[in-house]
Amino acid sequence: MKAIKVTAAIIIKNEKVFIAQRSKNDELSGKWEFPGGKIESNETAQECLERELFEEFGIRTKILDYLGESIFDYGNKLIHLLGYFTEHLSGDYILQVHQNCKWIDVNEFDDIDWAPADIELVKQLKKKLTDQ
Ligand SMILES: Nc1nc2c([nH]c(=O)n2[C@H]2C[C@H](O)[C@@H](COP(=O)(O)OP(=O)(O)OP(=O)(O)O)O2)c(=O)[nH]1
Repeated sequence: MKAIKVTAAIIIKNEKVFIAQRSKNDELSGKWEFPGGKIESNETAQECLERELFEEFGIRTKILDYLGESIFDYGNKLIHLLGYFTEHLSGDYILQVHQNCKWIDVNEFDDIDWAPADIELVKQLKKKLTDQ
C-alpha cells in the first residue's frame, strides 16, 4: 500500500495549541487533528499546508520548523503525517469543513480523542514542549 502524504500544522498561541475536530460525515468523524491535508502532486508540504489552512479556516500562515512524522495504517489506507510548526499571520479562524476547534494546553493532550495517526505526533510534540 502506498502511503498518502498528509501535512499537519502545529499553531501555538499563548502556549496553547490549535486543534480541529473532523466533521460529522467524515470517516474519522469526531476525532481531533492538527489541521492540514493531502499533499497534491506538484506542491511542497509547505505549499500544501498554506493552501489547506486558507481553504479550511481562511487564515494566512507561514510554515516554520518541521516537527516530525507519524506513519499509521488505517487498514484501508496508510497515512504518512508530516507535522510542521506554523505561524498564524492573518485572518480569523472560520470553520469551513471542521465541526469544532479549540486551543489546548499540553497538559490536556492526553484527554483528547485524537485521530489515530496523530497519537505518535502528539507524543513528539509533548516531548518537545515539555523538554525545553
Ligand atoms: N489534515 C489532517 N489529516 C489527518 C490527520 N490525522 C489523520 O489521520 N489524518 C488523515 C485523515 C484523512 O484520511 C487524511 C487527510 O485527509 P483530509 O480530508 O484532511 O485532506 P484533504 O482536505 O486533502 O482531503 P480531500 O478533500 O481530498 O478528501 O489524513 C491530521 O492531523 N490532519
